[in-house]
Amino acid sequence: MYYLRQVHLPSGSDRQFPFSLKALKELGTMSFESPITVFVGENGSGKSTLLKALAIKLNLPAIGSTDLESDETLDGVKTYGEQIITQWKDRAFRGFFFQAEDYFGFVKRLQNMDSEMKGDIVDFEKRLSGTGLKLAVGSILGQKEALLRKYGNLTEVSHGEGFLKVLKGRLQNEGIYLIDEPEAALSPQRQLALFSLIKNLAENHGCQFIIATHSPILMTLPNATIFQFGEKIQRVNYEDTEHFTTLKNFLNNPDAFLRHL
Ligand SMILES: Nc1ncnc2c1ncn2[C@@H]1O[C@H](COP(=O)(O)OP(=O)(O)OP(=O)(O)O)[C@@H](O)[C@H]1O
Repeated sequence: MYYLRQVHLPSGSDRQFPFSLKALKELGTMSFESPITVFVGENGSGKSTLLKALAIKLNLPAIGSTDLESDETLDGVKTYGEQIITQWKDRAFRGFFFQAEDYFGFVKRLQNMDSEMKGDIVDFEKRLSGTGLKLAVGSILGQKEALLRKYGNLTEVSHGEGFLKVLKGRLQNEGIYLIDEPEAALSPQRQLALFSLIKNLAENHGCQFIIATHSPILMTLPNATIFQFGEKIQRVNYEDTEHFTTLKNFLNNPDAFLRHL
């Protein structure tokens, strides 16, 4: 089961961002024919731009310290996103947009929540006593424990370890998830762990994923529809992506590449 079936994308003057990007100039319709869609392509080809525009259109919350709506750097993308027309099979009511770099914003957000909760306890201790104090403090400690159970202590783990914990903590059944370059934080082993998490949620728990990635591992997610961004956006098999062929040729014969550098 997957939800977003098609998007009709706006067109406009190529002097204006994001229509100035070749891939997004006149895209027309993009169909999502499987629960996993992967965007691949060269740096600057427009993958993140389209992912953010979709997140804006779908009204998905961003994991991180800034919401997409209040991010002033996204004004051009917002206008574009708002003009997208969506076609759903069933409307998903949960989901998020997550970029690898937003992880630190998310940790900061948790730290701020923790400080606020500590402040609340100090405040309760000044104002309350007896059963009232016990109940109020108990409720705050319950919230702190729930966060700790869900994410662990993210200040004591590496970027990659924490990133995977946050994803595991936030992904739920029957959601739509837009994720930008998750591999940025992850070793090949952890990319495989993420691969297995996404595969399970897509195959067995009704989730839909749209992922922008440079990771040949994530491109091989089973039955993923891969769109390669370039002069235009084309559907490709993972064996035909530039990432896969370049990495494969390089690993087969590094010396041949290094001679030309
Ligand atoms: N607000 C903006 N105004 C004008 N140009 C922008 C704006 N935001 C991004 N761009 C340009 O749009 C192009 C596409 O950026 P985008 O982040 O979508 O690329 P990408 O395919 O995700 O690249 P990467 O793989 O490096 O993340 C870049 O050249 C970037 O400089």
